[in-house]
Amino acid sequence: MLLGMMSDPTSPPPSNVPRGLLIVITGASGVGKGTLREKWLAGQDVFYSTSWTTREPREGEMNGREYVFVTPQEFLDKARQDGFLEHAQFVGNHYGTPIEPIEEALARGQDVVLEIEVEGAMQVQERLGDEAILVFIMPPSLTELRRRLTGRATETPERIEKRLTRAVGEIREAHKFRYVVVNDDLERAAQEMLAVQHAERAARKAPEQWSPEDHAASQAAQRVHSRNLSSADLEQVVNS
Ligand SMILES: Nc1ncnc2c1ncn2[C@@H]1O[C@H](COP(=O)(O)OP(=O)(O)OP(=O)(O)O)[C@@H](O)[C@H]1O
Ligand SMILES: Nc1nc2c(ncn2[C@@H]2O[C@H](COP(=O)(O)O)[C@@H](O)[C@H]2O)c(=O)[nH]1
Repeated sequence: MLLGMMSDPTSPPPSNVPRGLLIVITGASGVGKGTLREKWLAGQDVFYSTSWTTREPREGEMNGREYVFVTPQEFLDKARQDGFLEHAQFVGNHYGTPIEPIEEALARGQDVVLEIEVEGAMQVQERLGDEAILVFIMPPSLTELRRRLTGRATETPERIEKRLTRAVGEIREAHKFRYVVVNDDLERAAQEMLAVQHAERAARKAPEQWSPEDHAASQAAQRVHSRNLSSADLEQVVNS
């Protein structure tokens, strides 16, 4: 059970299905979290959490698909009712992860993926501890991050600057998350995400039951463990 408050005496007893993994990808706006997620999860039956937000829909975005678009009042009402696993403000808008669908998916054995900004990811980490697998997605440089945000052409120049200012602080927090994947080469980054997912599933088994693939994934995941990152590495990204 994710959270004690979700228990319901009328619900059926828990089955023997092993719980899904809860994987949270976080990182600066424009680093490519969404693009990477689509490549990494292609063909997988994973539950992707649709967030609530108070920001205006962009052209082509559909209510209930990219986000549930709500008014500030609706958002605050849900927050007051403890309806979010986490929620945060980001450059003038609220964003939050509804809790119920996540608990349901994990209980039926489905892996769950959240794609959220850094403050919310830290809330998930504090609330769930080791149950949450946190992956920070790192840009190759701040210059490349600016290029991606500008190239996506969804924000005004002023909003791009605000997102970049926030990105500097976010990148400096990268060492607090379990894994750090650099999204320079999309294909390689997607392979690293698959290795993390495979390794975390293997970690639930006794080592003597590991297959050669489990060992290989575990070694690949160790290479992107955050302990391999120095503060000099982080400064290099924000200054480049
Ligand atoms: N490895 C990559 N190399 C080059 N461009 C990339 C790479 N990954 C993503 N991009 C591009 O960067 C831009 C931003 O990507 P994306 O929208 O996926 O970022 P995001 O982190 O999900 O942003 P937000 O947090 O604002 O939702 C897109 O135009 C995308 O095509
Ligand atoms: N803390 C949360 N952050 C979220 C959530 N859903 C999305 N996000 C992140 O917000 C920023 C801005 O998103 P955009 O769609 O306006 O570009 C980005 O980093 C998203 O990943 C959430 O539920 N909680």
